[in-house]
Amino acid sequence: MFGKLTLDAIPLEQPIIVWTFAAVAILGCAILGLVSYYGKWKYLWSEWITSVDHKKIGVMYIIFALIMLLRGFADAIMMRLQQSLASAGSPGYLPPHHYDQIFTAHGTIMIFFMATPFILGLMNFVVPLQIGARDVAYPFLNSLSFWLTVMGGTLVMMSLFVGDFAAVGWVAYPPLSELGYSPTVGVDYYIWALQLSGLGTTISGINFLMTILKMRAPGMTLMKMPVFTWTALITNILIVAIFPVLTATLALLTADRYLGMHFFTNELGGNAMMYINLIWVWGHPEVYVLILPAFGVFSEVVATFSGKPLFGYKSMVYATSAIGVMSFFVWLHHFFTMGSGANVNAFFGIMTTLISIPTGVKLFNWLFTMYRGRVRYHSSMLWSIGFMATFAFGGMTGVMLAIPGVDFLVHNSLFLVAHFHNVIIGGTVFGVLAGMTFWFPKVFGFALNEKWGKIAFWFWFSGYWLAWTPMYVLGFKGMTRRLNHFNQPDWQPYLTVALIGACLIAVGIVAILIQIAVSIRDRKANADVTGDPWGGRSLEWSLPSPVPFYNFARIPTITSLEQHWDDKINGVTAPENVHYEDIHMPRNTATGFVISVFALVLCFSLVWHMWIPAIIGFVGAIVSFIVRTYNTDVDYYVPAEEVAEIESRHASVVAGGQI
Ligand code: HEA
Ligand code: HEM
Ligand SMILES: [Cu+2]
Repeated sequence: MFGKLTLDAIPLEQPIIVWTFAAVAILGCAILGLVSYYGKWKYLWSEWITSVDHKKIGVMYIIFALIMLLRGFADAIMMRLQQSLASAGSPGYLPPHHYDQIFTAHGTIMIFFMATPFILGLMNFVVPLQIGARDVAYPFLNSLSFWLTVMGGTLVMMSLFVGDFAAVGWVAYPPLSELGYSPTVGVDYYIWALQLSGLGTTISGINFLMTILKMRAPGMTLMKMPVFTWTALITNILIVAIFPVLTATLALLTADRYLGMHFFTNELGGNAMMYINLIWVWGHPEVYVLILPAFGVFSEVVATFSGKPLFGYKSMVYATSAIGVMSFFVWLHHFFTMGSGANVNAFFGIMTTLISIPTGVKLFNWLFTMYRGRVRYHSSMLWSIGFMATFAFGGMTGVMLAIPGVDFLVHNSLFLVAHFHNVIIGGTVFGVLAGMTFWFPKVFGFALNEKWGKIAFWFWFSGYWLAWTPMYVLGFKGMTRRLNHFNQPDWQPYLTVALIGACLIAVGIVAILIQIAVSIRDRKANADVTGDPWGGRSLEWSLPSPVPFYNFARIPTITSLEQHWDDKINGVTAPENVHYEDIHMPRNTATGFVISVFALVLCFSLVWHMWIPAIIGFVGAIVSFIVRTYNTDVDYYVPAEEVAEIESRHASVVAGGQI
């Protein structure tokens, strides 16, 4: 019944984990207690957990991503501390096996459970509003995607307290990830957590592809779509193309580990290089999944806060598409050193460097948008300008790595680690934080506190440079990645500076939490009454803040690229005595949540080889799905009178200038 699971799986001998468990348990009990005390269970269940509203799902994705950022960052600071202690013969405070799990968990969590969900959350909230839709194409699947992702994250969190996590790096190369070298359940946790979230992301990709292609308001041709939606479109094409590859690759690794197959071992005709090719066929485009929507956010923010239309809309669209296409032809730059030969390396090296052209086009477009604009230094604009400076640097170091000869010297060194943190923190993280600040009033009806926003930015920005510039130097000095301890005293000062930088980032993270708390406290003073607090240009700013649950009382007809802006300039106002019609809406359902819980049971059981619970989880998930297909009560109509009432209430609020 319990397979490999015994009481020994709980790492009681490791005080750090026991203390963490105690802290998580206390925090968990406190949250559960508070929800019960305020009698909010029903509200949570019916308004959030079972919700199929894309806006609420977007908010939940972002809350989940912020929580996982805390976990991922806790891992990061532990690594920074270890490396700054463990030199000149000192072993530091983390044993190697524990340290290996930490960098694997950090990379996995940050990519799969922080950055990707944050991006998906923003797309969820913004895309339907920008294209004039009432929801996504498949609202129920949207809820399923979200909960599958959460369950994947839950599985990683469970591995902290029951068993161990993978100690093989975030891309789990064989033969190290094969049973022979990783006999514990760590890699199995990794596999099943990624399968859950990968499935969620694939479904979400299909959903958004369909939404953008099929649900745009009348008149909104592809070339009239806002740039954020364009980046979302290309991103979702990438997702649909690559995530099945990840699923298949992990399935093959599973076959090796569970069924004794030899896909990736040297015995019986297997080949580890096949895994490495496959994982990067997924992995390289994945980094563009993380950056393209951030580019979309910057485009919206820079245009809005420069008070000008985006410079070079068309070139922005072509550049995004070009990056999307090119991202499929560069994966081999992750293993130039693994013997492909000079010609193959040259091809992939050249393809990689070519990506800097469309990226450069984008960067100059943002600069030209700001040029002679009336730039307002709102905190979302600070994140954007900080991004331009930081990302240009990180992109350039990427181009250095793209030259095979150079890569032979710095591959798998801290130079590489500095490159990708440079583009991921300076690009993706700054991007999602800019997006969160920008669209926050649209979500909640009040703006985020500016003072704390600016404090957060400056700590993140300076912390970033302090934490990662020394890494470039260390890379050149020959320090490799994933080192638990070392005997090279002259590396020590750099690592101390890096630790200070990470501490500044910690302050930046705390500042964001304070910013959210202060803004909630001052929500009346910061209320956004008009629905258009920044002088926005795209369709979502024509709606009230917070957006009514049906989004658009009447679906707009689009005649120009910046319809909302043009309407404002031309003095077009909402007609009086509009005729509303009943609105067709999807009904909330618990099925997405229930299926995901069964899927979690299934995957946890598979990790521990507990076959009976695994069968229960599997059958439960399938049966829930089948039951759902028999449910015909999946939608309802909002009566026209109710719509009229909600809209007139909003109109009087705008006229009165208060809530
Ligand atoms: C958000 C994520 C992200 C982004 C956007 C990028 C962008 C780029 N990356 Fe990076 N990369 C990663 C995340 C990312 N990368 C990760 C996670 C890894 C490591 C994984 C691991 O091993 O664990 C990695 C590893 C990695 C390698 C492998 C190195 C090795 O293993 O040894 C290489 C090699 O070519 C590379 C290159 C590039 C290039 C050329 C770009 C380009 O897209 C950058 C283009 C941008 C610019 C160049 C700046 C702006 C342009 C201008 C101002 C115009 C003028 C410039 C020129 C003409 C040069 N990256
Ligand atoms: C916020 C501050 C961050 C700090 C201080 C930090 C720190 C670190 C450190 C110390 C390592 C190990 C380096 C080594 O191999 O020696 C690492 C690895 C890594 N980080 Fe971060 N990180 C941060 C944010 C992020 C973010 C936001 C992401 C992605 C979205 C990310 C993704 C990764 C990945 C993929 C690895 C590689 C893991 C591996 O080697 O398998 N990090 N980070
Ligand atoms: Cu790459």
